[in-house]
Amino acid sequence: MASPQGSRAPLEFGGPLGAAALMLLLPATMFHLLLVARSGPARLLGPPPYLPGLQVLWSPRMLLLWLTWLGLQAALYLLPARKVAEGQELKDKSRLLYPINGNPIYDFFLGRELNPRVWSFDFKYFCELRPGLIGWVLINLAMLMQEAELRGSPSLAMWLVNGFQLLYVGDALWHEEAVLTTMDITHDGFGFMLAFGDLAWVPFTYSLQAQFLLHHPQPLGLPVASVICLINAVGYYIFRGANSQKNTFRKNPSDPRVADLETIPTATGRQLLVSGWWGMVRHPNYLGDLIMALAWSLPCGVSHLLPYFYLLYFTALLVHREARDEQQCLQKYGLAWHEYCRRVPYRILPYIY
Ligand SMILES: NC(=O)C1=CN([C@@H]2O[C@H](COP(=O)(O)OP(=O)(O)OC[C@H]3O[C@@H](n4cnc5c(N)ncnc54)[C@H](OP(=O)(O)O)[C@@H]3O)[C@@H](O)[C@H]2O)C=CC1
Ligand SMILES: CC(C)=CCC[C@@H](C)[C@H]1CC=C2C3=C(CC[C@@]21C)[C@@]1(C)CC[C@H](O)C(C)(C)[C@@H]1CC3
Repeated sequence: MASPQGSRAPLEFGGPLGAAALMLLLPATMFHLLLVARSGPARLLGPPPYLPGLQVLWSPRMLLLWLTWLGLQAALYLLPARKVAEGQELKDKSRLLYPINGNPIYDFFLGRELNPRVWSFDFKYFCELRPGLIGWVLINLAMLMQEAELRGSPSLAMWLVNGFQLLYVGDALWHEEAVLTTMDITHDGFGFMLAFGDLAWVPFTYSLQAQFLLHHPQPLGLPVASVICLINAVGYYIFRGANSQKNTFRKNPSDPRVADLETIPTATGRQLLVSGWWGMVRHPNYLGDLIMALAWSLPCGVSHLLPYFYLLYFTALLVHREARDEQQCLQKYGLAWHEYCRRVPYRILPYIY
């Protein structure tokens, strides 16, 4: 098993200070969001309505439920009838790097182990896709059912949020293999960021719109709903088109679906696409993802900022992620990457950013 960073790799996320701040801020933000979502004013920026006591936060029954959920997912993950796919080659082919003076806070946040495994059970890959993403859908569904119980039937807004996010999670599971080339799997260790991100942040904050709708019903007419569906469809079309084009190209550059695309050769022998989706901006998949994020918030109306939290957080995450990826690509491809940036000057939003 290898360390995700070499001993002289530059520190990311603001180094140990940034990592320490994030480890405090992320759980605090998550609790804040959950508390204000069920309060009357639901103010994203206001103080929480009350602070729950320890006896409310600690429940052996909930812990048992959560462990059962993880156990069930782990059992399903271990089922023998599954496709086995090859992951990315490790960066340090010949020898492992073990920095002697590792920074404990930074390492705890980002993780020291790139691929922690017990036998064939890969903790990071397992957590990235299954318990959190499926948990998110289940929480959404619980909100929908509770709304039906409270108000006789689920609202149109609740149906849209559930439908859009189910499509997103279904897509991630359907294209499961593609997750192997994301920077979480190839570059980041399995530390607090991904463990907390996958197991708590995703299910509890990504389902915020459905939680908000349960406590703050929003009227939504068919014409507006149709426009929102169209926005989600456009976002999904770009997101899926861009991701599939790159994945197909990386698997087999002579595949007829991508063989006609223009490319730049790099010193590593790999090529970079400069036409098709990847000729429009340098991260077309992020653009599609952000458009979908907007469509997930719109059914919640415009009276509150809270349901737009995901869009705001996600914009910040993707801008930061884009900068990290840029750094990694510059290291991998050097001059060829400069040439790509010259040919495709915009990062995420054409003519703007
Ligand atoms: N919902 C959520 O919370 C999140 C969703 N996402 C989504 O996950 C998906 C994956 O994102 P992410 O892992 O960040 O990165 P990408 O899928 O965008 O992959 C970036 C890599 O693609 C390759 N690449 C870049 N440009 C080109 C090009 N022109 N031609 C060919 N290959 C190229 C490079 O790797 P190489 O050359 O080595 O192949 C680069 O490192 C995205 O759709 C994103 O929106 C991401 C984070 C959070
Ligand atoms: C600061 C903070 C909260 C960090 C945690 C970030 C994580 C929540 C995200 C990092 C990359 C992710 C991806 C997905 C979910 C969120 C996290 C874990 C993803 C599984 C969602 C579904 C997509 O289709 C995807 C498979 C492309 C995606 C991969 C990256």
